[in-house]
Amino acid sequence: MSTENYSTDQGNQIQIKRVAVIGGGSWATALIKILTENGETNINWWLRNTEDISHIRAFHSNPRYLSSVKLNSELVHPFEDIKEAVNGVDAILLAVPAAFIQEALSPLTAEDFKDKYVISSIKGMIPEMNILVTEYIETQYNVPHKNVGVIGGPCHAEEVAMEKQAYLTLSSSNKKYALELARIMRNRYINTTTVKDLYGVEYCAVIKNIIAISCGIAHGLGYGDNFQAVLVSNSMKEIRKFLKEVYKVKRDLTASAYLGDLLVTTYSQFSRNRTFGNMIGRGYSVKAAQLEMNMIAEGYYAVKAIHEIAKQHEGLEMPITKAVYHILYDRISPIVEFRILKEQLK
Ligand SMILES: NC(=O)C1=CN([C@@H]2O[C@H](COP(=O)(O)OP(=O)(O)OC[C@H]3O[C@@H](n4cnc5c(N)ncnc54)[C@H](OP(=O)(O)O)[C@@H]3O)[C@@H](O)[C@H]2O)C=CC1
Ligand SMILES: O=C(CO)COP(=O)(O)O
Repeated sequence: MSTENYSTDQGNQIQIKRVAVIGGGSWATALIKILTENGETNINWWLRNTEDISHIRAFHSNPRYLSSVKLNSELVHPFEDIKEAVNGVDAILLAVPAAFIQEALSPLTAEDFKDKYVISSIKGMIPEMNILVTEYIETQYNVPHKNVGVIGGPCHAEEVAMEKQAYLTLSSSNKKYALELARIMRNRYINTTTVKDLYGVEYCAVIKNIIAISCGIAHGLGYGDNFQAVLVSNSMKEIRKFLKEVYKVKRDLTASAYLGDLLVTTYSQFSRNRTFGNMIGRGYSVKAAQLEMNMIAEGYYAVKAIHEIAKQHEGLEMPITKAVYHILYDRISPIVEFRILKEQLK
């Protein structure tokens, strides 16, 4: 299987006109802004917080996440009931952190997903099961692989709110579906591209969050930019080894969906994973860092899953992932772990 981009000359018969967005956080809000810029895509928006729903109905903005974003009231319809929200839509877009997606979707059955497309914008793993979100959707809700897609690429919600130029990568094994997603998400400030490597894009997005935590820890411990550059270069090798072992297809890891996403998350002031790591490096406990952050750092959950998957593959060494795991789950001092890690970097 190769992962070169789909060409745009394919006849495009799939039409996504109504999307159910599941999740009420910053990425859900940013994606709704992107999807409604074309003035055509209708959104059924499910959020769990009923006070937020009332606020959105009255003031057309999300009170707790990206509150500066003005929502198009003609296209955006908030729902309290998730079953009603997915009723009659063409596609279901998932934007709840992976640790909570099973609970969020629990009222739904395979029937609710029948004949619908699914898009995951989640950059995390299903805890305990240690599987990707799209694998979970395929097996739990009988959604055919060809009906599943992911949104990848370096793109922080905060910069979408400011309409700063960004690039998204839409990935699906179904080229017509990927192209339709790319079409409905493209606008004045969002450029879109497509690749076939669905699971590869998803795995890479998961691992880069772990790397961003390691960069935050390094910064919190007082390491400088020279060290971080080496940490990030070494992390590319770690990602390459993991993907070669777990999901081997031809791919260009220097593309935006892989290297670009790694770079933005390890360097951006907006990265939740880096911010979380920085607090850990400065001596916060995991609980204290999570409480202080108003948002979720997916890498905290992902590191356990990736570390456990790596252990099942003989010879698959992932020193950065291992160090972050030891710090977050075994409570080994970051100073000690980084002393060991720095000897393993080249
Ligand atoms: N933010 C970004 O720039 C980007 C984020 N992503 C990915 O998008 C996904 C969502 O992240 P993001 O929106 O940023 O996260 P946030 O931390 O901004 O928001 C999390 C949202 O999930 C909701 N939530 C928490 N627990 C549950 C639950 N049990 N059931 C239903 N909803 C729940 C929260 O609700 P409440 O507020 O009521 O607690 C909140 O609305 C993550 O996988 C992230 O990696 C991907 C690319 C960019
Ligand atoms: O994936 C992201 C940007 O592409 C968001 O990363 P953070 O969750 O670390 O903010």
